[in-house]
Amino acid sequence: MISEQLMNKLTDKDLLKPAAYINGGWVYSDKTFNVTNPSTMEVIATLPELDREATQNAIQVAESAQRAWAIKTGKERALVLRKLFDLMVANADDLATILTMEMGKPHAEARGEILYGASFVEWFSEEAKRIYGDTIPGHQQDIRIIVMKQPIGVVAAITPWNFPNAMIARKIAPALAVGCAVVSKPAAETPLSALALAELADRAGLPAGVLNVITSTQSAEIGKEFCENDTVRKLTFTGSTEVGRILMRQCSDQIKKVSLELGGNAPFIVFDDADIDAAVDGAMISKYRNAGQTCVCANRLYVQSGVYEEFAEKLAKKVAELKVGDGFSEGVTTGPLIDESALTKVQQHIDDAVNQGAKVLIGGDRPEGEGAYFNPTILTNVNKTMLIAKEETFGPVAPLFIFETVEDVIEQANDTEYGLASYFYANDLKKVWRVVEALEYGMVGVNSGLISTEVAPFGGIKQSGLGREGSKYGADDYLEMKYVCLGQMQ
Ligand SMILES: NC(=O)C1=CN([C@@H]2O[C@H](COP(=O)(O)OP(=O)(O)OC[C@H]3O[C@@H](n4cnc5c(N)ncnc54)[C@H](OP(=O)(O)O)[C@@H]3O)[C@@H](O)[C@H]2O)C=CC1
Ligand SMILES: O=C(O)CCCC(=O)O
Repeated sequence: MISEQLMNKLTDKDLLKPAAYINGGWVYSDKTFNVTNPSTMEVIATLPELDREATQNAIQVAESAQRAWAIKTGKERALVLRKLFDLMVANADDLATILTMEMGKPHAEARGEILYGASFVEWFSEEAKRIYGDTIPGHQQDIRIIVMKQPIGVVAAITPWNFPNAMIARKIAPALAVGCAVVSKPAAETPLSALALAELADRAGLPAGVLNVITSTQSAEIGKEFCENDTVRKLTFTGSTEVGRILMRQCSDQIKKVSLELGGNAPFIVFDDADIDAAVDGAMISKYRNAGQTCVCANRLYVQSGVYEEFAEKLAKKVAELKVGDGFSEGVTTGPLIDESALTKVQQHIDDAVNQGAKVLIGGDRPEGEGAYFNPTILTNVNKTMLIAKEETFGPVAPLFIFETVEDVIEQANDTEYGLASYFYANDLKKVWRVVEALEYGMVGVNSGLISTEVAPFGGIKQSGLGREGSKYGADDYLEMKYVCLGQMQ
């Protein structure tokens, strides 16, 4: 079932079917689960609850489809992906509507996510023709050395609810471009965006079985099948570090390749010499985008003592302008959190900080009424013993720490097991390079609060993950390298 309310909002009603997508067809089941709109808590779809056996079947289908897909030329695959990109852009409004309904982010932001997701499809449609190998001068006169790159095979992809379109697009685009087939399992909270993408891939001419979407709430069981089935040659995952650890452990028996894009605890540093207005703008986008539910969201804001008051005051002014509400309402900037447990975590972080002496500058509570909403919040007087300093909050809370010296802030910023994104604002060039080199993170935004783009390598170090998505490096995660030692022919 897809709710009438959702269907009525779509221009193209064929974009959604209440089914999983396997072998180019729609698969139904008597067993089902519900998908809920977090803004209203209403059920918007009922989808098939697929199990491990169905997943096994999808993997088998993907295996034979992959062989035929891999022998196509790069240009042939490129044309299909280009068509998919065009369809995503042409259907951006409908795709955004589906996304807002299942996840809650404001429609304009959801549209931005669709275009962001599409940008990976465009990028890798171009890269499909450029999977270059190498020649290496031989180590003997009669030897030539060639390095070729080949698709890894069947890829399993597990994606989260916070970017229901872009995270799956960012994985399938490089995989399909280089000749892999994909079996994907989107988060049970937000499977509709993945299904709509599958429908568009179908329309773009992607052969049956090359992309499959499993719908299910049995993520642990399906994850096990992905890890234990030896036809799956690679697992790519975006989600929590906790689940990433389980998956990596499960993949170790088969030494299966893994790409993991996991949690973050991003520091956002404002030095005395920064342009404070620019830093406030950067903090707004980095912290409050997607209601703070982004792995690259600023989680700890360190402000140097000379500008602390000014920064806090200016940030509070901007935060007061945010409008919380249903993602379809005019002027709304901040949608709901994904569910009750997300609200509980945010409240727990605030309560723990306040109990240890933090002050609520703005927000700190939920607005009245239905829906998983939380008011955008700023905490001052925060210190490193608080929960909020150590864990990813994944909500619209900005804790402001005060610091005195460069050494001190670098030490605090690096004092975490995470290493995904980091940000700082400063103008002194010597300091800029020093801090860039010292931050133990996969990504550093300097005087910029928004670092995500398909042209740059997205990914983390330490316990934030393995591998990179996007950019000229992004295809590598889906390729195997083969070295050919070519001796003399008779
Ligand atoms: N790096 C990131 O972008 C994200 C980070 N997070 C962090 O994780 C916290 C918890 O969020 P949550 O949604 O629970 O994140 P999870 O890591 O639990 O979920 C992410 C994805 O993994 C699936 N999954 C969950 N458990 C397993 C398993 N044992 N085997 C295979 N797949 C599994 C989920 O499926 P299903 O939902 O169907 O169970 C979902 O598709 C957040 O508060 C945030 O801190 C969360 C999401 C994204
Ligand atoms: O939270 C995530 O896992 C995805 C980050 C979105 C982005 O690419 O900016």
